[in-house]
Parts: sequence; C-alpha cells; structure tokens
Amino acid sequence: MSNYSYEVENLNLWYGENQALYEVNMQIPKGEVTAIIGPSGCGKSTFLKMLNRMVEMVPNVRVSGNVKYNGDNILEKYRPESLRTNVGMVFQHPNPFPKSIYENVIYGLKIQGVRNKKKLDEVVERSLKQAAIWDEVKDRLHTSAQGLSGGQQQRICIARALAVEPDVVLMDEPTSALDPISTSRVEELIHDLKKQYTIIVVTHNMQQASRISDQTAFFLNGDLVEFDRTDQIFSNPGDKRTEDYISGKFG
Ligand SMILES: Nc1ncnc2c1ncn2[C@@H]1O[C@H](COP(=O)(O)OP(=O)(O)OP(=O)(O)O)[C@@H](O)[C@H]1O
Repeated sequence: MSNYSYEVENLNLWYGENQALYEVNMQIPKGEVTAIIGPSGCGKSTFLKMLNRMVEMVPNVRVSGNVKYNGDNILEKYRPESLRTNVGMVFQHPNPFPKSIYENVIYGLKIQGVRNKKKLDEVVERSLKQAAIWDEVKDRLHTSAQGLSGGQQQRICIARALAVEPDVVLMDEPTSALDPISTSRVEELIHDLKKQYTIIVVTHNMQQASRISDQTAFFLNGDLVEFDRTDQIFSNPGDKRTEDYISGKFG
C-alpha cells in the first residue's frame, strides 16, 4: 500500500480554452496536513476540486494526466459519487442545509441508505465529538443548524463530512468566513483530525498554513512552483517566487 493518498502526475486542466493547471506533479502523504497556498486565481480551488472530481461539474472542463487516489486513477476507477464517500469536503462558507443539526450530520448516511436509528444516533454523537462541537449542541440536536453561529455551523459541516467516515478531508479556505476564536478552534480541530484523516486545505492565510500544515504547496498561475515540508517552505524556500509570495511582495 502506498504512503500517499494522492499521486498527481502531469495534471493539466482547462476551462474551455483557458488553461488553469499546468503539468502539476504532487504526491500527498497520508495522515498529514497539506496546505495549498498562492495568490487569487492561481488554481488552488481548481486543484482541490480535481481531487474529488467536483471540478468536472463545470461545463467544458478538460483534463489530462493522472490523479491516483490510493493507487487508483480516479478518472478511470471511480465514479465521482463513490469517490466522494471516501473524500469529504468542507467549503469556505459554512453551508448547513436548512434542516436540524441531527439531519445535517446524517445526510450522507441517509443517501447511502442507512436507516437504523441506533446506528445514526451513534454516528451523530461520534461525528459531533470529532468535530469538537458535541458539548455545544447535544441538547439541541433537533433544532435548525442554521440557527448556530458561523463557527459552529462550520464545525457542523465538518461533522457532516466526517459522518460518512471518509479517508481524506478537503477544505477550501475553511476559516476565511470565521472570527478569530472560531478560526483557532477549527485549526485545533484540523490538528486533531490528522491522526485519523489525510487533510488537504486551501488557505490564503500564510500564518495559518505554517501553523497547521506538515507540507505546503505554492501555486502560481496554474503552476506548482514548490512543494515541500512547511518549515522548509517558510524558512528556506527553494524558489525566489515562493520567497517573494510568503514575504508579502505580491499576492
Ligand atoms: N467555473 C469556472 N469557469 C471558468 N474558469 C474558471 C472557473 N473556475 C475557475 N476558473 C479560472 O481558473 C483559474 C483558477 O481559478 P481557481 O478558482 O482555481 O483559483 P484560486 O487560486 O482558488 O483563487 P481564489 O484564491 O481567488 O479562490 C482562474 O483563472 C479562474 O478564472
């Protein structure tokens, strides 16, 4: 079994005529946090959404190269729906459904056909505990998730992603809509979750990347400029463009 969750080989991606990713090669280790940084429009979200094939929902997307997940090419071996039961995703803006906290968390399981109440209760408790929000919501599981604060809603969305027992969790700027206290709670949570999951997180916030990640990928104009251990990227980057970006010269 490979030590990598993903092995990306010569990945190119076009939206219609416009190329958004160029010859990306990247091996993403299991059980660690990988941060993806770079200026606006450099292809971070595109790359992340390639990993669960969500990007293919955009019309006229074309892809070349290989993306292997646990050794299998996702473009050949997996239907997007089955890939997404292994690869959960958390978005920039907390997006709970207009349903109760309980119904939000069990949403994916219900789609899978799980109906057993005892099992569902167990999953709700486990997932909310893993997302570090159980104590705050355990007495109001059947009230609307949309009545929670933004930071609480984001942790509900993380619980919803964890409920189906994924192997990888993709996060697209998961704290950019949150206040500093909620941000630090989600960062702590990411740190705890990596014991069990591979986490890949897009962030605009370089302090955040350096706090939470084991390795960091720097994208620029669709190129993967540099990918290395996070301490290396931030203390001794190999490429002048990385250095300029992390020192705030552009972006
Ligand atoms: N749905 C789409 N249709 C067409 N072009 C798109 C689409 N989504 C992104 N692009 C283009 O692909 C390129 C990369 O965009 P992407 O959203 O991946 O960048 P990003 O680094 O995540 O940016 P940001 O930090 O602003 O979210 C940009 O040139 C963008 O305009």
